[in-house]
Amino acid sequence: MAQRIAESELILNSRGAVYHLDVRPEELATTIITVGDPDRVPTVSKHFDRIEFTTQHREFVTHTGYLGSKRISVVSTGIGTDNIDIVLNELDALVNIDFASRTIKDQLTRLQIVRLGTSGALQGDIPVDAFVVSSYGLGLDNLLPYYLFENTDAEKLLLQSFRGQVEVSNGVAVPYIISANEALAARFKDGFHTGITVTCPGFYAPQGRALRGPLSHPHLIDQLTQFRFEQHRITNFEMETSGIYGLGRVLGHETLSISAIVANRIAQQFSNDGAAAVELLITRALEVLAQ
Ligand SMILES: O=P(O)(O)O[C@H]1O[C@H](CO)[C@@H](O)[C@H]1O
Ligand SMILES: O=c1cc[nH]c(=O)[nH]1
Repeated sequence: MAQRIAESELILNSRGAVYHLDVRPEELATTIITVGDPDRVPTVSKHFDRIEFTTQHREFVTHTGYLGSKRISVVSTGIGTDNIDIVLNELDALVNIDFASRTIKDQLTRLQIVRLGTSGALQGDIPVDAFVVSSYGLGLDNLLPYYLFENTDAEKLLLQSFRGQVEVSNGVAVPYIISANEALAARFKDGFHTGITVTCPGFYAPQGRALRGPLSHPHLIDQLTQFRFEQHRITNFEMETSGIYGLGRVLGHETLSISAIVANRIAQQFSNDGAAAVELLITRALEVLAQ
């Protein structure tokens, strides 16, 4: 008999919704857009032809609706891969665990999860307001090492090369790498840069920003910018992609992360209108996803 998942492990609230997201299975679409900023959820769903469900619990806002005949949910994750751990596990539970019997379903559902976020560019030729599709998520954040997962041979070679070229002290991070879903990435080519995205466990020192706190890794940005392996280079960094790709691998979902570049760390520029860049990214991404 299938193993029952205890009340302490899969937590459901009084309306039978999953603990943090406050969403019930029938309220979620299988195509999901994740955004970091809760205020970005209506910026996406305003393009829907019909919105059938909205909710908010903490930083997790969910809107589900239709774009033409395509049912889409947009979910805010907040910042960081600790939140991605919550969101990806709860999205997966919503489709792959039977809430009544608290058992894993025999037939698993593969979600399509696309992050539309913001990011800092690490190459001089990727200007602010450009869009980057993450070919790989390279995690310096330590979420995925808590899970059992398998790397492809290509990922192992990339990671080995990264370890040789970028110094991350022992005890600071255990770098890991997971690729995007290739079929999903192939749909976003025209007008999009592509490259490895590094996911950091913070916005300041973990992304080489020194305001008042001194940096333990002052060469991080240079080393990330200069990294090369075969045709690969690191294009940008942000705070969620590796967790999304990693848990997508662990749980069997198709994942893709696309960023609007709001900062260029080489040119030391910040976008004059990041909101407009994000708005344009949303419009372009919805055009593709609606097809
Ligand atoms: O704009 P979002 O999607 O939140 O993404 C980026 O912006 C936040 C930092 O400002 C981090 O979450 C980072 O990943
Ligand atoms: O530089 C940036 C810009 C957006 N988000 C990040 O995480 N870093």
